[in-house]
Amino acid sequence: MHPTRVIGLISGTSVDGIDAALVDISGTDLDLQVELLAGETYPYSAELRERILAIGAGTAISMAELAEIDDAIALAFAQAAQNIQIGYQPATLIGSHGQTVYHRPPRDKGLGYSLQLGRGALIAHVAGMITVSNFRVADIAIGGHGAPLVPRVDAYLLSHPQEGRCIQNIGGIGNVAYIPPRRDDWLDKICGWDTGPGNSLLDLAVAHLTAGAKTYDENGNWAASGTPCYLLVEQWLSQEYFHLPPPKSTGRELFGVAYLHQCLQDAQAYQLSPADLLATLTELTAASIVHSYRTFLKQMPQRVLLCGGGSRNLYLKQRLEALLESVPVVTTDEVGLSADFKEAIAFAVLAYWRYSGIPGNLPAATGAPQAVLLGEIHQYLF
Ligand SMILES: Nc1ncnc2c1ncn2[C@@H]1O[C@H](COP(=O)(O)OP(=O)(O)OP(=O)(O)O)[C@@H](O)[C@H]1O
Ligand SMILES: CC(=O)N[C@H]1[C@@H]2OC[C@@H](O2)[C@@H](O)[C@@H]1O[C@H](C)C(=O)O
Repeated sequence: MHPTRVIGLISGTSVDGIDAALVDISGTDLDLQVELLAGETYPYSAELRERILAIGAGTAISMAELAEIDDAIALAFAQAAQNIQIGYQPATLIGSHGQTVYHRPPRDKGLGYSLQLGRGALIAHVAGMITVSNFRVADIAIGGHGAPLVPRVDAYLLSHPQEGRCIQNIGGIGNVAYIPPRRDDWLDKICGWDTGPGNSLLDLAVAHLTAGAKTYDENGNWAASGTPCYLLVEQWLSQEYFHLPPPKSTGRELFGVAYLHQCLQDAQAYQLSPADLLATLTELTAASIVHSYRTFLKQMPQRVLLCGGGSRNLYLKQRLEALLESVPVVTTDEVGLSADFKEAIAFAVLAYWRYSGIPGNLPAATGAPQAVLLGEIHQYLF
């Protein structure tokens, strides 16, 4: 059978631009194979990024403005889909995650709420291609968090016959999938959750310290020149989120601007230099990840595979290695799956599963009572 050519699109919680992946997919689960033909990040215009960050941070807008920004994002996604195919035989399907602007996990018996903008109908219409979007709503509708959704894809692409692995994404927010060695009832033992802040607080702190001149700490060089304040890290780790048992999800609603302001206030007592502050925030990301493994996993992984932009932060990687003691930490690139485009690839796979009638969520990661078909299919008619 010929592989299916699919485009995966996502803009994550860092709101740094649209990650697009053009992939050939064959097989379905244990035989699932994905070949990345092209991967590219298309930055948002500065104006669109500002508007997205503002509404994510709670700025009020009218319904007309909501419709306008929804369509502006969809047009940028459709453009990314068109650009990624240049020089290749065209794809037949798009899987578009869209742009998360609000995420509220389920509470008590109430359903969660997660809003991704960039409507699939407009992407299908402009790109002239069947588009699957709104992946989180079906899981949320049955009581799940609707996140993280990538763990089932991780399971089929990154499992190992003998090795238990943690696949750790460090985007704006961090999330993990634990994949046991591929034997016996391994599928039933996979789990996953959002670990907490990835780069979100670091990026906000860098922008604050440089009055907006820089948006992130390249390779972690600035943080590496400072010293973490372990007392503060310990204080911050006592926060409720880090102690909630999985399944759990979070977003910039919690680990965003207000959270950073609280961190800055707490840091005043220790008179930290900018470099010490960044080292301390980097330590929070690393320590919260490792603390969650030690607290919620029955056994530590034998290897950690990093992906997402935070996998490029060498100081953060070093701190993870130190805190994990003897567990090796590598990037997914080193086992043949692009660390930069894994999330975009995952949404191509999720669209392909939806189109083939295969469920996409992993109940142990989202908390949903069962696996369901994810995503709404938008046809294009003219
Ligand atoms: N060379 C680098 N050094 C340090 N940090 C980096 C580097 N490259 C990227 N990053 C960090 O990675 C972030 C982007 O990561 P990524 O694109 O994975 O996030 P995202 O997909 O938006 O988030 P999420 O996975 O939460 O949805 C940047 O904002 C920056 O903080
Ligand atoms: C609501 C939302 O967009 N959540 C993102 C976010 O970014 C990382 C983490 O929090 C993860 O749960 C999720 O994204 C990935 C793609 C996921 O669903 O697996």
